[in-house]
This record gives sequence, C-alpha cells and structure tokens, in this order.
Amino acid sequence: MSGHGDPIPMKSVACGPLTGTAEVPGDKSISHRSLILGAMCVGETTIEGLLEGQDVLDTAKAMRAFGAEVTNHGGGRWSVQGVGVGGFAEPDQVIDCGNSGTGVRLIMGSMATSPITATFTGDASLNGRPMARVTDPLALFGCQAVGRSGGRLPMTLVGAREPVPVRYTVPVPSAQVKSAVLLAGLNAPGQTVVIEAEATRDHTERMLAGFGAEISVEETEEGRVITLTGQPELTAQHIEVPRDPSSAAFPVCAALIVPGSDVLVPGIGLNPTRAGLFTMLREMGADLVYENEREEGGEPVADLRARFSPDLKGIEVPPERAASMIDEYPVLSVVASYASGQTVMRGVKELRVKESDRIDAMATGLRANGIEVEDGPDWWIVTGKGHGNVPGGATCASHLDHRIAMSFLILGMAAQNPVHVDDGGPIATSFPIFEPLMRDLGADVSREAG
Ligand SMILES: O=C(O)C1=C[C@@H](OP(=O)(O)O)[C@@H](O)[C@H](O)C1
Ligand SMILES: C=C(OP(=O)(O)O)C(=O)O
Repeated sequence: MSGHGDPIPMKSVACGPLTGTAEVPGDKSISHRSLILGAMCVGETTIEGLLEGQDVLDTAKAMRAFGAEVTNHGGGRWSVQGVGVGGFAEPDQVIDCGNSGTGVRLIMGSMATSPITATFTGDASLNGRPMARVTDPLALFGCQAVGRSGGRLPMTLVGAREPVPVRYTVPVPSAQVKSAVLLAGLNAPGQTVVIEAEATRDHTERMLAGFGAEISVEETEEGRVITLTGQPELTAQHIEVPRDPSSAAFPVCAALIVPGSDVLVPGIGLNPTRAGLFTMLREMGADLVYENEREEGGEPVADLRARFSPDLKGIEVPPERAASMIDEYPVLSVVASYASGQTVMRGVKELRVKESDRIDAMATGLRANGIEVEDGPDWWIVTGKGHGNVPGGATCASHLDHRIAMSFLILGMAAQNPVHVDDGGPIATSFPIFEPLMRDLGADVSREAG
C-alpha cells in the first residue's frame, strides 16, 4: 500500500481506571515470517492468529506475486501453498511493501538467490529508509541491486543465477539484516554463516528449524554464530502466532500510568529477545506480573497483569538490552514522563532509522507536552514529572509512524490536558484494533474532524 490515505487526526483525554482484558493481535515479526517461510516450503502451511495489519497484508500480497497461493480463511486463519526453496516466480508487478521495513528486507533476502528480477517500493516513510544494509550482504551471494541514491527504494534486485554461500558479520544490531541473509542462504549451496555481535530477535532461526532447515547457533566470543545449510526441502507447518509483545506494550503502559487501572493482557510472546521492556518496567517499580507462564509453539508465553503504579522511578536502560526492546523506546519514554527522576537511554542509534527518527519524533512531541528531553546521536534522556504532573495539551506529529502515534495517545490518558496526534492512520500497520481495544478498557481515545 504505497502512499497513504487522508490523515486521521486523533486525541486522547485523561480517563478513569482502565480495566478488563486486552486481547492484542498476533506478533508482527512472526506473522511476516510465517507467510514468507510458508511460501518457501513445499506443501500447505496453516497459520492461526496471523496479524492482519497492513504491513503483514502487504507481505501476503507480495508472496502471491512471487507465485505462492495465500488464502485468508477468516478469523485470523490463513494458509500458504508454498513453491519450495528456489521456486519463486518473477513478479510481473512492482512489489509494494507499504510502511514495512521487515516486509521489504526479508522479501529481498528470500528472492536474492533466485534467477528472477523484482522491483520494490513503499510509502514515503519506507522509501526514506536505508536498504544498503541488506543489499550489501545480498551482493556477496551474487545479487545485484539498483535503487535511488543513498540505497533507497524504489529499488530493483536481480537475483543471483549461481549463488554462492556467504559468511557475514552483521554490522548493526538488526534482525531484519540477519534474517535477509539467512533467507538468501536458503537457496545457496553449502553453508551460509551469519555472525551477530549483539543478539537480536531470533524468530527466523527458530522458525527455520521448525520448517526443517539444518541450522545451528553457537555463542562465541565474536557473538552468535548462526550456520545454515543451503538448499533444504522445507516442510509445511502449522503455526500458532503468539500475541505481539510490542503491541501489548501499549495497554500495559497505559495501565501503569492511569490511576486505579488493572488490566490483563493474555497470551503474550515473551521470547527473551523481545521482552526487554517488561523487564525495564519492573525495574522501574511497575506492578507488572507474569501469570500462567507456559510455552506455545516453541515460544515462551505468559499473561501480563498490569496495575496502576504511582511510584515509578526513572532508571538507566542498559545498552545491551536495546535490541530486546527496540520498538518499545517510544512508549517507554511516555512511562518515563510519569516516573520520578531521569530515564537514560543510550546505544539506540537504530531508533533514528525506523519508520521515523523516533528519538527526534518523541523528543519534539514530549517537549511540546511539557516534558524535558535531552538527546544526542545515539542517546536520549527523559526527565519525569511524576504522576499527575504531565501537562499535555499539544498536537504531535506521527511522521507515518504507528508507534509514535500510539505512544502519544497513551501519553494523553493521564495528562492534565488532552494530547492530539496529527495522524493516527499508521496505527493500522501493526495494531488495527488499537482504538476499540483501548476504548473497551475505558480509555477516551477518539478521532477528530480533519
Ligand atoms: O525482524 C523483525 O521482525 C524486526 C526487527 C527490528 O528491526 P531491525 O532489524 O531494523 O532492528 C524491529 O524494529 C522491527 O519492528 C521488526
Ligand atoms: C520498526 C518497526 O517495523 P518495520 O521495521 O518492519 O517497519 C516497528 O514495527 O516498530
């Protein structure tokens, strides 16, 4: 979905206690991978609980363009009839990945070692994001890429005719880069090795093993060394997608700052490479409890119970925890605004190349709402006002970024004055039911006349 509809201005107003159960949608990362791996295996993969956000719908459409049969059976049940590793057809249309960095980067990896050509584009946000981080390692397999200056979309990839396996050390902490290389390695003969100095989300490794690939992970002094044997026959799977911890973050954080709240967020994936925010919140003094801890479909899962926490303390976020909570810094900065003292976030340069420059977007909007924020190239510090003292009252720009829009709407739920966002439209990319779900809990979130 390139481009974007008319802006949807929204506001949130301080509300009474948030109570009840928040059933957030399926995990975005696992949803993308289910469709892509489903398309790359032989047979029919069935998926339950797929996230039906626009990012994932765009990946579903892309997999159809590469020749897979993708069917929506309703109620979050989907199936993919795969074409096998190396079986992708050449798309006869431009692949539009909309707002999704994960979608475009993983799909580029999955086609890079097939003898086909594909052209990729996205919306204004995605077309501004760096792609060389993916096309550089894909070039080592023999894939050529031509795009706009600065390695930006739109971009055409000519897949390698005779791919060679690769040994690659990922230079930035990025699960998207790691995954693109592993997916490309699937159709290269021999062993592809990916080394990451810092552990990032490991869904691709787990799911590749689940689909029957030969893959091993070794912890060494260099970091995590992942070895994948190319040209396996992947076998179709049944996948139950756990609920998304990055979406759960919004009702959880709202409950912590709205007086009297008590919210249950069931069935949340708590893969340690994703759960950094919840650890942080507990260290800040949040009343956040894991109930009914269990394993589902190879991923740790629990029900999260979040209650109003009037005595939150600002703390320093360990930089080595950044990858496990990378998408949660915007909403963490909102909670930090209601804490006492400073929340210090370092080693977070990657936040500047997401759907927006998230440090800049949050710093600007928080300052406009009366919060003190300092920032530098790879750090920022939020000085909390303490509970009850957040002024609010400003209109914040969401910059085509779902997490920025949702974070400012959470800010407004306990502020002295309503908080407005110029465009809530992007929320549909990852959390299409955000508005009704938050309203059901008791939040006063609404759309405003444009
Ligand atoms: O692999 C993934 O599913 C994702 C990886 C992260 O991006 P980076 O790889 O750019 O850190 C994250 O921000 C994104 O929301 C999802
Ligand atoms: C960074 C994100 O997504 P993507 O990179 O897939 O656009 C996100 O969902 O916060």
